[in-house]
Amino acid sequence: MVAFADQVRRQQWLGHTGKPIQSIVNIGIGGSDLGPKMVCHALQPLGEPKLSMHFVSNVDGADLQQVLAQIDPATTLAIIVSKTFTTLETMTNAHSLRSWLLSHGVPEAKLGQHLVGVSADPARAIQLGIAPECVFKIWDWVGGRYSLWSAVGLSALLYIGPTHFSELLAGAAQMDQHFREAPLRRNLPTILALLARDGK
Ligand SMILES: O=P(O)(O)OC[C@H]1O[C@@H](O)[C@@H](O)[C@@H](O)[C@@H]1O
Repeated sequence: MVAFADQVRRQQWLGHTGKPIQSIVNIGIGGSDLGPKMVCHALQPLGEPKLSMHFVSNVDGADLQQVLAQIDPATTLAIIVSKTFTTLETMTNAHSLRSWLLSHGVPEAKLGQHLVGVSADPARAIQLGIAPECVFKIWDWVGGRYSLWSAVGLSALLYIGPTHFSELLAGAAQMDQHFREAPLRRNLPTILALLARDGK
């Protein structure tokens, strides 16, 4: 995953006309959308300025159309993110985006340069035309709401780069440890949960 991200970030991963990737479109919903979207938004100052990031989750076609109007198929990389690869909203948007690429000049044989997948079920991703080596696997035991820390974080990795992404993972591991060990009075996730409860 890091080798792939490095290639894209160094402008060595080329689209079908030989141009480097400039736009990343993350297609997913729930945990396969919100985590990476939040990281890309929050860590924008660390983001790669040559990449524009887009997130499409809504099955209402207006969501996808707004993004398609801003990007060039020749320089677009779509990441279809779905643990199950059966989620209706994501599959609908994935098929629409695939059709858009094909109808805007991307030859079917070169679709693999513009489409990658993240899933616990790679066979389903391959059926969509994603090259087997471009399907990044999520472990089966990762729950959707925590999946940012798995391959679902690919768009965040592309945007902030491997060094910052490793720091993000290390910070999360540190917080896991803090949650297990810190006394409740100083336990940050516990305090946050209590504040949220009080806020209701
Ligand atoms: O990643 P997929 O399988 O498309 O699921 C997307 C989302 O679906 C929702 O119903 C929940 O289960 C979320 O936890 C999950 O992130």
